[in-house]
Amino acid sequence: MSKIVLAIGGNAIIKEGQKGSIEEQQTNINESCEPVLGLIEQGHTVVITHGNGPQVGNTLIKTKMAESVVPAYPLDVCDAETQGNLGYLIQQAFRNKMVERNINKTVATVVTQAIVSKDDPAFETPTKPIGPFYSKEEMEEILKTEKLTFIEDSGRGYRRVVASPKPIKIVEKEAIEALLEKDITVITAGGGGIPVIENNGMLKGTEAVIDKDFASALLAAEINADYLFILTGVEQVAIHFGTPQQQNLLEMTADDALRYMDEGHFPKGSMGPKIEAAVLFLQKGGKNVIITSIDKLQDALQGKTGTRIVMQSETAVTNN
Ligand SMILES: Nc1ncnc2c1ncn2[C@@H]1O[C@H](COP(=O)(O)OP(=O)(O)O)[C@@H](O)[C@H]1O
Ligand SMILES: NC(=O)OP(=O)(O)O
Repeated sequence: MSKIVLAIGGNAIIKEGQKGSIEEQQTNINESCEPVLGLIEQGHTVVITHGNGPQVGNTLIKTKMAESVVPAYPLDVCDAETQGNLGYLIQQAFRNKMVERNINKTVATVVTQAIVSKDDPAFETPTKPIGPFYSKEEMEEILKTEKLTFIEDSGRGYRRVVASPKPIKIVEKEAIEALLEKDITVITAGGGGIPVIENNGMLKGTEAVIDKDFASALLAAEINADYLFILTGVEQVAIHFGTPQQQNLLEMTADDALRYMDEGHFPKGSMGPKIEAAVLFLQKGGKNVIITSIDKLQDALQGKTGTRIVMQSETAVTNN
């Protein structure tokens, strides 16, 4: 049986057009549980990671609006809040479904810190979209009173962006491994982990949002996972995405992926980090990376859909 890291996008938990009520998030999480439970029933060891882009942006809005009444929290603490909040919702949803299906397993969320470098150039150039999608007019209205940076996000509207340094080390790795050894289903590295800077062995939070795909790739490599699944809003990665020339890809090599990236097929705030994370996992010795939507998980595992990214294509290997 395989050890599988499943990274679930924050946009799968608050979908486009939704405001992000707890009921909406619970419904989306419940839907996400089903295919994952299938893997657990098949005997695979599953580690769930998740994004927090929409959620942490919403938390920042709340904290900003309440500033005159209660102190605002820094972004790392908002990351921690969303990790706890989403971990709770996911853990409860899985536990309830397991009870319904007579699966006798424990699910636990690990509050996870990820070490980043204070010198990461990402602190100078924000790229990570968070919070709601705005129209151009709404964005311009916000910019009249707040000094924020926005980008256009894959044809879905404008979003605020914040710094997104690369994770270097998952601090709680040993705790995660200990839980897996006890056959506990682990939810970890939520929102990419809480970004912390290490100085003489001491950790301190820093204001950023780590990309959960990078954190998931790092974690998957560090715990020797057999598979890294990056689950998002599309069934397959495409070139010429969103144009009449769109071409969905069933498989691509790491070299192809990097070339397509250079050609601009994978935007920085959305598909780009997923592709880079997939390549990172392969470079660290990982074998199987699949990008797909959660409902296609089982089909993708069987190679029927999704986009599999490999170090070298099977054909190339055979021909050598
Ligand atoms: N080349 C591409 N192929 C497929 N999807 C793409 C591509 N470029 C951009 N996208 C968009 O990127 C989205 C995934 O990014 P995002 O929603 O930020 O991820 P997450 O699911 O982690 O929240 C897809 O749902 C799709 O709308
Ligand atoms: N932190 C993070 O990567 O969140 P999303 O997956 O929601 O963008």
